[in-house]
Amino acid sequence: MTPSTTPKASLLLSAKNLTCIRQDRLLFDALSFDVFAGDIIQVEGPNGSGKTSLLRILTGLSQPYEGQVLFQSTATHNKENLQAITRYREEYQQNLLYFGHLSGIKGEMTVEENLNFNIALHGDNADGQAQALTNVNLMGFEDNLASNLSAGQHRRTALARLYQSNAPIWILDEPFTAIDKQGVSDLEALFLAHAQRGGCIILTTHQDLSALANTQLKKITLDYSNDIAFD
Ligand SMILES: Nc1ncnc2c1ncn2[C@@H]1O[C@H](COP(=O)(O)OP(=O)(O)OP(=O)(O)O)[C@@H](O)[C@H]1O
Repeated sequence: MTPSTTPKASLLLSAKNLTCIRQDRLLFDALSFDVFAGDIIQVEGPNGSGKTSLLRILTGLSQPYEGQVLFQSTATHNKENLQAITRYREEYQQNLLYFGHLSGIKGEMTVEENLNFNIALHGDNADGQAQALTNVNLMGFEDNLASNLSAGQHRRTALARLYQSNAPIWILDEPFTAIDKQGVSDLEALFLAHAQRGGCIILTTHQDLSALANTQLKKITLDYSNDIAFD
């Protein structure tokens, strides 16, 4: 009898010995971890502990004091081809969706124009803006100027990008801010679906991700004492 084997998930991203210093304060030191297809990783820690700094390093928007971030590149035909994100910047950006504190939504444009703009800029998903509008529950608001939306509706307009993207690596800074209970559970369902189709998510949130607890939810904890836990 042949022993059954579980196929090994592919490695999408690898952080190697990341050290981050801000204003003479060591936020984290020699932080290493791997992110596989199907992983959902929650970065947690108190305010100011370095969560956003870590996410920005993972996107390539800022540089670590030491260490590097590698991703699975298809630039050569090797099966395992981890490359520095700084080396194949353009290819990495095509694999990445970053949702930061700034929404990227233009107040002087309508909801529909913003969604179309997203598609033109990043987008790729055949379902297009009509489906994204339904997914974020903004039907009927498509002609509203974004500047006239409530904080939650504004955030939902920004979050439509998640439904419009085919990028495998999602890095999301506080995606649940201003989102109501139904919206939170819709997002959790979206995260699960993304992980199940082989993507990965690295996010910060102070939200208890109870709906994701039985999945491949992992946690990276940063704290002021510079003791860094990864489990
Ligand atoms: N570009 C920068 N220049 C100087 N200091 C910075 C910079 N970015 C962040 N910091 C400092 O680094 C520390 C960590 O900031 P960061 O935003 O990463 O924390 P955080 O854990 O995401 O916080 P929060 O939970 O409040 O969002 C803070 O003390 C902040 O002032």
